[in-house]
Amino acid sequence: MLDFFRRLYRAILLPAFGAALLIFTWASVTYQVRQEQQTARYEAVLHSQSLAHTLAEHTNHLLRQLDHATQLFKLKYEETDGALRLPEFTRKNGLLDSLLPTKLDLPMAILDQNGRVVDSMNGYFTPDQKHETVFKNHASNPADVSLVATPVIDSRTKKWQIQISRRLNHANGSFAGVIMVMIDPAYFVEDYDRLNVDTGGAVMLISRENGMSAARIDDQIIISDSIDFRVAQVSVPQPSEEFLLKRPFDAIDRVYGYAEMPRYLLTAVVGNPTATAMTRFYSRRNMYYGAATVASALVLLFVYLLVQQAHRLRRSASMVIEAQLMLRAAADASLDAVFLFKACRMRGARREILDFTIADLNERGAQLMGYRSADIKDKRLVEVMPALHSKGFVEKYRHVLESRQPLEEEYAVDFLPNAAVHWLHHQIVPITDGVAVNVRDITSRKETELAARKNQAELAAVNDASPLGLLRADATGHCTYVNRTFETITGLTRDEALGDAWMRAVHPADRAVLKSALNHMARTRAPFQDTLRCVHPDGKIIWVSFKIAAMVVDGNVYGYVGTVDDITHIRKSVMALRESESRLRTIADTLPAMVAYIDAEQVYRFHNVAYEREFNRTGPTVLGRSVRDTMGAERYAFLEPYVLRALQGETLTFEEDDTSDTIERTYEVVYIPQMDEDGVGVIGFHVMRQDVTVQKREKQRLLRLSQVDALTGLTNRAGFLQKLHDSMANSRENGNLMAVMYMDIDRFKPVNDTFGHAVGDALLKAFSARLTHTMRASDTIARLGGDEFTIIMERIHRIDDAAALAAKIVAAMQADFDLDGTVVSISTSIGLTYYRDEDVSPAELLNRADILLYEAKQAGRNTFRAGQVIPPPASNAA
Ligand SMILES: Nc1nc2c(ncn2[C@@H]2O[C@H](COP(=O)(O)OP(=O)(O)OP(=O)(O)O)[C@@H](O)[C@H]2O)c(=O)[nH]1
Repeated sequence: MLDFFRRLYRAILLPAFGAALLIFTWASVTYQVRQEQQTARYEAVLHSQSLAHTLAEHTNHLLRQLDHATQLFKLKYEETDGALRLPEFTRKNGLLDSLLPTKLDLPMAILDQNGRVVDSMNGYFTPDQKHETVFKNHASNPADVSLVATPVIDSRTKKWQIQISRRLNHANGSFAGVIMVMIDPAYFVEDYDRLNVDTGGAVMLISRENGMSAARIDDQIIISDSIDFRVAQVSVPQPSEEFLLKRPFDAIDRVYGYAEMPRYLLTAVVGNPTATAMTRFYSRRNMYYGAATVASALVLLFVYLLVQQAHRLRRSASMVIEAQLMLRAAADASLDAVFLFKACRMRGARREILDFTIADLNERGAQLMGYRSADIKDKRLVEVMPALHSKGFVEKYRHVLESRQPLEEEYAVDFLPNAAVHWLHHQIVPITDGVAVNVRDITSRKETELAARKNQAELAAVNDASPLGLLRADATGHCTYVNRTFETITGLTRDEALGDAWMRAVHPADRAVLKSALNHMARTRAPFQDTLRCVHPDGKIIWVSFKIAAMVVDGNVYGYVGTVDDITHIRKSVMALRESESRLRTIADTLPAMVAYIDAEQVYRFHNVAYEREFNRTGPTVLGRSVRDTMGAERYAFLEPYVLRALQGETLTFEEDDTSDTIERTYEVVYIPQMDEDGVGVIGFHVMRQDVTVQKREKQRLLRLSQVDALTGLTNRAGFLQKLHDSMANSRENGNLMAVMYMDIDRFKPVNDTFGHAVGDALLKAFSARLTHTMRASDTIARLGGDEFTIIMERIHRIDDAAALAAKIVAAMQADFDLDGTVVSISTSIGLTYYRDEDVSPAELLNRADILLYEAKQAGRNTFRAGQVIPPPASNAA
């Protein structure tokens, strides 16, 4: 409510002041105008009165002259004893001319003592006037006085006439008659010009008796038998009287003045047109009103400007308040601590600054100091945080305030209550008798910067430690950075390399390569890699591999990064390697064997011509293809286990049969793994593949030879032992029962001794043949040596089958042998042993059979002895 009235007061104060000023101005002007109007009217009335007096004097004069004329007539009349007549009296240069101008042609008449008109001129008179009051008065009154009659309207001329009459006497003094002179009052008012009346002015004579009037307005004569008027008393500025017509003649308003003529009962009235009479006043009034209008306009303008100004001021004030509130809000919402410090000065002339008072602060600022803002507002810094004094901050505030130069700096702190804050940034700005301080916690940023600097230093160290030369260039190709390795490789110092000079390091013949690389980069923005030569200042040629990539942001290249690698040694090594490779390839190509190298991905990386020939035979090119693709699914299924073993690091040799041709061929394949540099991982394997078909056949032949007894054609001891080993393994694997017989020819020595060694040999052959016929084809018959034979019987279904066969052999050998005419009779002894899933070696098993043979020999020969059969395991039995 109070605010409403305050606003209302502010809103209407200036307009009210302006209105009051206007009212006062206009009231003053109106009052002044009114005063001047009254004065002007008064003066106009006086002027009219003056003219009226002039008119009255003129009229009085004429009427007196008329009176004198009647007196003169009376005198001459009575001197002539009544003989004087009017023509004589009014003749030119006569008596009347001496008094009145002849031109008046005044109506005149002479009445005798009976009231009859005896002479008249210039007008009509009633012939008998003895009953007229005037006549009676003269007849009855001998006094020589003139009588002025009340104006009357001449019935004939319709003119207003003033009649002056005088008694005529005889010589004896008796009544002789009356001289009468009539005058038209219009004559008085006709003398209009003499009055100096304004145009439109009115000159009037009014009869006080009957209200008749004669008036002249300009050239117009107005006769009225009645006129209604009144006299107003005017008291301002001085007492006066104004003549006012109740019914004006015309529309012209006039200021009238009047003068009474009591003797003739007439009133002279002169009226000047108000417009003329008040001209000066009107002019002054217009001037006043004009001035007032101008003043009003000025006042209005002034008030308007003041209102505007006030509005602007209020708005400015409002904006200032709003700005203050916003600043306050901004300060409160600020992430920074904001303080306003006011100076505390020493009393005295010097007014030295001793301390600062916290005039204002936001909550963040209070938190920074470890308080709430309300607790420390208006307190001095020395009370709140003495460290600001001891650490020199107050001195800085003082300096900023006195120098009026803002100060901005970053600094480390260790005195704040919040120990986590290590770094602050403050900005000190001078204000009126104080400073505004904005403080920001930049600990995080500083730590980030420190980390960034560390990273930068680390990066610089990494760059310098990099085996690669590094170069950075801007978008125009100007070099902005090179590392130490770049200096080493190119032979240029960093200062020499910056800008465009780094191009000097490139061999002149290879600069085109570099330019084409840069053009390629600019066009495609794809990384570019190539090799070129650098020339050291001493002329040494360095081969480098360089790679350039564009730094692209938002589709625009803002620079390039390049790496330079000294590949001089590598190049030499590569050249040497290539030479070595070439030699190796030549050697490999001259080898009949197929040589290849397969990597860990099972892809062919190398093969010799023989390999090529082998696979060209089947069509596809090998290099770069996988083993599976090259070999086909079927062959790969066979090879895969070997390939995987080789990739596990195993060196292995195996045979591969190739049945794709009409002739079955056998290849010996050797896989030799290639270990990586650390000797742990396998990065591939070498393949040596050679056709061993011929060798295998020969080998088989030799093998066969090595396992056959030359005399009997039976399997020899080596073959027997191999077979026994394989059979035992097969028995163990399948759970089959097998038997081994060990037999010896009884008393063979005497045969040799009796018939010779040749017969002995023949017996051995015949014994073998009989034995072979006795046994199954699946049984293996061997001659261990001398007269000792063994038989391996596999997959025996019944135990008795082996014993029965042993008996059969014993029986079969009892028959004589006819050896080309030499009949020999022998017998044989047999040791029979069984085997099934035992942990027994072949030699041991054979030893068992030998023991049983020995038992058979001991039993008298020509018989056999069988061992025990070990029952099958419980699980198997079941
Ligand atoms: N003709 C011939 N005799 C051989 C051959 N190898 C070994 N002998 C002889 O065969 C004889 C084997 O005799 P033994 O088995 O020891 O004796 P044995 O006379 O058969 O007596 P028992 O076996 O006890 O009945 C020896 O006299 C050898 O010299 C050979 O290849 N040919």
